[in-house]
Amino acid sequence: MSRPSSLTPSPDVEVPGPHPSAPPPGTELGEHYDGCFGCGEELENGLRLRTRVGEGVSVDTEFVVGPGHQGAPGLAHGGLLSCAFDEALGALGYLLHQPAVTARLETDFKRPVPVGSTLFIHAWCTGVEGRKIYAKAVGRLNAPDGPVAVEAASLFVAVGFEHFMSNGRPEDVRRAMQNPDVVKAARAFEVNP
Ligand SMILES: CCCCCCCCCCCCCC(=O)SCCNC(=O)CCNC(=O)[C@H](O)C(C)(C)COP(=O)(O)OP(=O)(O)OC[C@H]1O[C@@H](n2cnc3c(N)ncnc32)[C@H](O)[C@@H]1OP(=O)(O)O
Repeated sequence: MSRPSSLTPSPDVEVPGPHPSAPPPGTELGEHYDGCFGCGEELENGLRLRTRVGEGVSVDTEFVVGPGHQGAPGLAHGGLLSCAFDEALGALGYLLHQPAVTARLETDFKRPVPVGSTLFIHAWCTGVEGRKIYAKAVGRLNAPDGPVAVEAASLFVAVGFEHFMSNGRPEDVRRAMQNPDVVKAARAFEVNP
């Protein structure tokens, strides 16, 4: 399927490698913020997604679909599936050492995702042009090589620390940065160099 041009980098753009400080393949990335709906470990109603570093600028994220994630009876809600992809695609910014936020996210739902299944999401960077980070992702049912259920393409835009300070709640940003686990897991995220 052809993509709208805003989700596709120029043909001659180079696909970057991971930043030298990025964690090696196989590393499990911790939560980037305990209040994050996608990855916050203690958030009661969050997705609590776990993400591992893959080869190059890629990650693998597992979404265990539970009863709290339903749209239709017994089936995952499309918005929550999009959220899981947003989280996985967002993790690529950490491998590039570049805080970034979602500007566009397109999801193609190919097949229903039942409650009780695990969606294996593989996301990878397809190019970086200035502040624009392009990426794609595929989600497979119940195994890394299972049938494709969801595909996504995204454009993230790199932002500085001030994006969070001026648009979010500074006290929450400061609190997040005081958590040694957030800093340790840092996910290659240098917001305060
Ligand atoms: C601090 C500790 C906390 C931890 C933080 C963890 C962070 C991770 C969180 C992870 C959670 C998961 C992730 C989440 O959920 S992130 C949450 C959801 N996303 C947002 O809230 C983002 C809201 N949007 C914005 O803030 C601004 O619009 C941004 C920053 C994105 C751009 O506004 P800015 O004024 O800065 O830049 P610009 O307008 O000059 O655009 C720059 C370039 O980009 C192109 N462009 C822009 N938009 C679009 C578009 N829609 N389609 C196509 N293209 C678009 C634009 O044409 C231009 O291209 P070019 O002219 O250069 O060629």
